Amino acid sequence: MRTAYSVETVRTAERELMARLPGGALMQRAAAGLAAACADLLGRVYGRRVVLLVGSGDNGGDALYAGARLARRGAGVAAVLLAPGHTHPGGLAALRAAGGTVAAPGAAEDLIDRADLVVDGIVGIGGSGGLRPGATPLAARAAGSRAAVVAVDLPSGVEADTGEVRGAAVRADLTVTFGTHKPALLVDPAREYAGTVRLVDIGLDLPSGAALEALQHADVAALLPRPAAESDKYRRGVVGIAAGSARYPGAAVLAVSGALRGGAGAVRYVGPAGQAVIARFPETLVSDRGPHRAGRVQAWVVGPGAGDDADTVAEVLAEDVPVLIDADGLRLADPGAVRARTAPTLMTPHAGEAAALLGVAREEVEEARLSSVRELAARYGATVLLKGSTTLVAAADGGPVRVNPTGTPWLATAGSGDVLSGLAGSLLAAGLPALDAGSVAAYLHGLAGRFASDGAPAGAHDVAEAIPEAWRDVRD
Ligand SMILES: NC(=O)C1=CN([C@@H]2O[C@H](COP(=O)(O)OP(=O)(O)OC[C@H]3O[C@@H](n4cnc5c(N)ncnc54)[C@H](O)[C@@H]3O)[C@@H](O)[C@H]2O)[C@@H](O)CC1
Ligand SMILES: [K+]
Repeated sequence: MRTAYSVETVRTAERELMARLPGGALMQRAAAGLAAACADLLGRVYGRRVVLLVGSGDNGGDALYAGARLARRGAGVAAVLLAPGHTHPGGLAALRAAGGTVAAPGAAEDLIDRADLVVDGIVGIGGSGGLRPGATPLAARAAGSRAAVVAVDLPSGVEADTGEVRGAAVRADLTVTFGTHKPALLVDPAREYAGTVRLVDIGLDLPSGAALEALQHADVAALLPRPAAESDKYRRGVVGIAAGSARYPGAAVLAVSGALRGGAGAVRYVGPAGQAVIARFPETLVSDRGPHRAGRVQAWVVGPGAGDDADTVAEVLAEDVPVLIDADGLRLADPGAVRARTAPTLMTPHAGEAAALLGVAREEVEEARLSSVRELAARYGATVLLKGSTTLVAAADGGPVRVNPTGTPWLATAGSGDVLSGLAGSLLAAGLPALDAGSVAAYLHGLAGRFASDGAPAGAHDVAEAIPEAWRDVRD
């Protein structure tokens, strides 16, 4: 499991560790890891040109000490001091002692243009707001130059705890982060500024309460439902799909296609698209008698392509089994009825649907994905999966938010969400708790999207067909 911790938790862990170590030891560990990463990126250090962008705090100190290490290996290192007079004194002395220089006022742009590497030590976890006006043109110059850009701890200008970007920020090719990931390195939009992320262990002891968790193959493998020898279809779980309409029969077919590959023993379809569903998937149990009288299910999916069928949504919400609400269902569901449920509820909005539920503009959700998903989960007393390039899953009672690392932009295709809702519903029916069902589904779905597209456009049905391959890839 990959985890990310809040700045407050990192600060506490750093204080505890620093109290046990000689002064400056932590910064030396950070600088050593940073210098090693820079050297790897450069290939050869001797004779390379390195520019350090140095802010007023310890983030700049890391850059200066790492610059000193590179200078000792023969790089030409120049520091651009953004807050002269507030520069880390030990770091500056170390750089000078190693043969590094301080850039003359006005020389920064030229140095950046000729550099092989620019190290962003402007601001780290002590930062807030976007880049200050003095730093903005330098960051832009670095982005436009041929130099590789390495961010120290975080790309300067992003909000460490939220992943928000409230102004100009550095765009890095590589971010070297210390002790633990910070939320901004895993959540969009900040994640896109970080480039590749390399974690340097500095010996921090972190508590169990991470802000974010990202499942990896082994975590997902441990959560996948496995039929036991004595399983029959009912013990493996039956998932009910109440989706599709005369206008949108495809949504029903796609939700069923995801559900059939999600581990439930059977898929029951209820709605007006039974003919289309059975034609494509003859193994589906089709009923036109409404959710209450459809027969036993262990979890429901309601909403994909539902049009304006509010009655079916209300009927499903009244069932005392886990319910996944997606697409039209999110609009049609009575918030009071959702909050009143005692069985688990999983809501799966994209940013636009989440914005409508929160009563804000779509951009506000896209800019503040982490706080939006937490807010929705708290408001509805439900687990909420916010779809996007980094899909987030938050439980109603707080706790770590799951962030999905497998997404691909190719998944932004019509019907892809219907496949995801069927898959997650199937995992709910197989007995996974809502947070696990949502995050495992997002993981498999992302992987399936990668396999299906393999660098080329793919349709939602291709994604569904690639789910077994994703499942095998995770399990093996
Ligand atoms: N605390 C520790 O034990 C360690 C800290 N390390 C480094 O220290 C960093 C944190 O250092 P600091 O607490 O000194 O904080 P920073 O260096 O992140 O920021 C320092 C100062 O920058 C100013 N600032 C805030 N927002 C800004 C912005 N948007 N643009 C420009 N300036 C801004 C503020 O005055 C702030 O106090 C970490 O990110 C990491 O790089 C590492 O050396 C590892 C050990
Ligand atoms: K930085």
